[in-house]
Amino acid sequence: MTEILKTQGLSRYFGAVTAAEDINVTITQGEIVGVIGANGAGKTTFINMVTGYLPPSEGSIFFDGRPIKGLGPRKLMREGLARSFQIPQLFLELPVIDNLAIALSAAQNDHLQMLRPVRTTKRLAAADDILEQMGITQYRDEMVTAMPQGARKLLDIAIAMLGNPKMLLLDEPTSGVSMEEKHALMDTVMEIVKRRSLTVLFVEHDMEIVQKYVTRVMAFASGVVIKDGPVEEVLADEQVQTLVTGKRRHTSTATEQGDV
Ligand SMILES: Nc1ncnc2c1ncn2[C@@H]1O[C@H](COP(=O)(O)OP(=O)(O)OP(=O)(O)O)[C@@H](O)[C@H]1O
Repeated sequence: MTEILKTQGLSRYFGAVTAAEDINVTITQGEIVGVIGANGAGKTTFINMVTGYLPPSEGSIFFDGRPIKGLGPRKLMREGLARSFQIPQLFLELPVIDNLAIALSAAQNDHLQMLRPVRTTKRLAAADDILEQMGITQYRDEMVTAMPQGARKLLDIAIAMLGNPKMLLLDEPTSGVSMEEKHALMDTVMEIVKRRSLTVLFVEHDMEIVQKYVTRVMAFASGVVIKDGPVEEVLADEQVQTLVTGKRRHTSTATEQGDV
């Protein structure tokens, strides 16, 4: 199995706050990994450090066998490491097609890009292709504001996929999306992921989604990975049920009530 992402002793402190501490993880090519944890557990901090948005306080990160600590998001995107955001980072008042064309232009690191037209034939072709794969072609010439939340999430993920990445880190791809839309959104994304043999790590609060789409789970609590392993094993773990999924808390409350 080829290793694609490895972190060693990865930590981030904000003054007295430990946002992430001593994270040691190795992910192999093609793995679909779920990241779970209560609010403030350190999930986004971890993704931000790996994707170059936040410098770590300590530790190392290797992508595809090379050290990447200190490299910025654009450079990492060109290396094949892409991400989406909890709140999609889109130009709301621009048409969908221009959001994609601008992202492509920015990724090409052209220093004179501001002076050149953004809509080139090549970029439009790539943008149309990913819109079709994502099933959101009907919004091509609409402003982003005209898109429902699920379609905006798909657009944000489409932007991450534009550069043909090797690995995708998705921060809460289904947050803010209705229950009915969640599974359709994940089906669309996962179909592309499987077709392209991508490695994916995604943050998720919905355990139904986690069980359905991942094989491995990393559970965070107070900045630390408390459990990392096969999905059934992690979700059945007592500490995970107490600190992350709340299952054990609810069970004991029900038992206590039953006892009374
Ligand atoms: N820029 C920052 N400055 C100070 N503290 C921060 C900063 N970013 C994150 N933190 C703190 O670090 C901790 C981890 O935050 P993080 O956003 O990584 O959690 P999370 O698991 O992604 O939470 P959520 O599920 O709510 O998105 C929290 O206590 C948070 O308040």
